[in-house]
Amino acid sequence: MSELLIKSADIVGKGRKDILVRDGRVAEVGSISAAGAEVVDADGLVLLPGLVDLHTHLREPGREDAETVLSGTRAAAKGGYTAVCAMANSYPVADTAGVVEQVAALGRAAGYADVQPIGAVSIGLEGKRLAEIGAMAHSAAKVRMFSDDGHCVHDPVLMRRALEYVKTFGGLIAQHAEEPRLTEGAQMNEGAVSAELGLPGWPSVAEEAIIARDVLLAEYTGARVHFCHVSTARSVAIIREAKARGANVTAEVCPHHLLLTDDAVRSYDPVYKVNPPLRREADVEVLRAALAEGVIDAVATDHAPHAPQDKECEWAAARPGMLGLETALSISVLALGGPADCDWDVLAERTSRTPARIAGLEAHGRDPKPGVEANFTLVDPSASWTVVPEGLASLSRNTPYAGRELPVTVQATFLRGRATVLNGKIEEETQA
Ligand SMILES: NC(=O)N[C@@H](CC(=O)O)C(=O)O
Ligand SMILES: [Zn+2]
Ligand SMILES: [Zn+2]
Repeated sequence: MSELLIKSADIVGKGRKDILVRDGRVAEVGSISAAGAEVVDADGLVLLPGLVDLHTHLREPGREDAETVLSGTRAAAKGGYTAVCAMANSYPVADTAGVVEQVAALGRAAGYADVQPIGAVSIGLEGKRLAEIGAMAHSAAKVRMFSDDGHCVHDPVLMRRALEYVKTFGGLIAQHAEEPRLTEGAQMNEGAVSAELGLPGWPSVAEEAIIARDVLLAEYTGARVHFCHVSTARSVAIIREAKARGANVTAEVCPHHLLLTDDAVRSYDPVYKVNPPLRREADVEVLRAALAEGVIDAVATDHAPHAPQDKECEWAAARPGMLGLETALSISVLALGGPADCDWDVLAERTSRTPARIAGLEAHGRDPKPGVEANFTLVDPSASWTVVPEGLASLSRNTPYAGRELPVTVQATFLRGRATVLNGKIEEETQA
């Protein structure tokens, strides 16, 4: 029997309390003294339910030079995450039961965060024929979420069939909303800055047109659609109206779309190249408000590690995508008003409870009460840190925040009562 006592943590919404964890689950919450328990002093720290990422690129199998399940989940733990959903655009693509089971098994072996594989919608992400959705759903990996992320499921017939299929077992489709004909050759957000720089633009309507269509398909089929990395003000308006009508849709926003704008592209530094692209200040403001309000349900990182040769090159040749796992909590706090004004309960809702619910991860996103799995994060709300790419746990270095000072630090992360991060450092022994 192993016991852990987290002493005087500021539990969101409940005030300062002690938490006794026994064999990975919460045994008691209150004022506790337990002889023999390992004690973690949480005085001055906020305890959140462990963060849950709906959108992580772990790059394994196939691009282990950029990230592995092990390195990516270490980065996740460092960022306060206890569960990540692994995107399907690996090599080979996660379009069979074999690949999703392999990814889940690698996650278990690593032991730093629960890894829930996302299955591809179409074979090879080619958008032509449905992947083995049923086989992945019934596999040991129990896939519920399907996505061709990196590509849009743009064929409306394929999208309709996918929705009808996942509806039969309560699954959902996570859509990368990008009408491909409208973004051919696109390099950055279409607007004043792209006109000035002479770079081909990615118009916001390419995202909005697909979101509008898929809202209608969700309503028509009664199936669930989740919108990945929503980046424009108009997308928010469409989702708001859809939800008001009762459509079965949810949406995520990425930290970088809550902070950065297309102005950064003036540097021609490909670290700012991402899909969908960085937008205008007006979009950032609307996205922040929508996150606070709940029209946008969750923060998702879209952690997209890339090897140096794919990123440190000329703008047009660089792959889109940026790191996210280790900086997402800090940026989310900033976007929700900064450490002094941030509503921690809203933060817990958008970064943990709601994403856990969307992904169907029942053991995650739970506040401490007797019986629940001890998946928690301890955050120092008054500390700050400076992003040093070489110091990140990710195998890749493509963070857009190098040298930036960010608020709040992750002091500890617990996965089923076991520390994966303690005193701000990754624990090397994660196996019980
Ligand atoms: N976001 C990105 O710019 N890139 C992602 C793919 C994606 O999320 O669309 C990647 O896999 O690198
Ligand atoms: Zn995408
Ligand atoms: Zn992605």
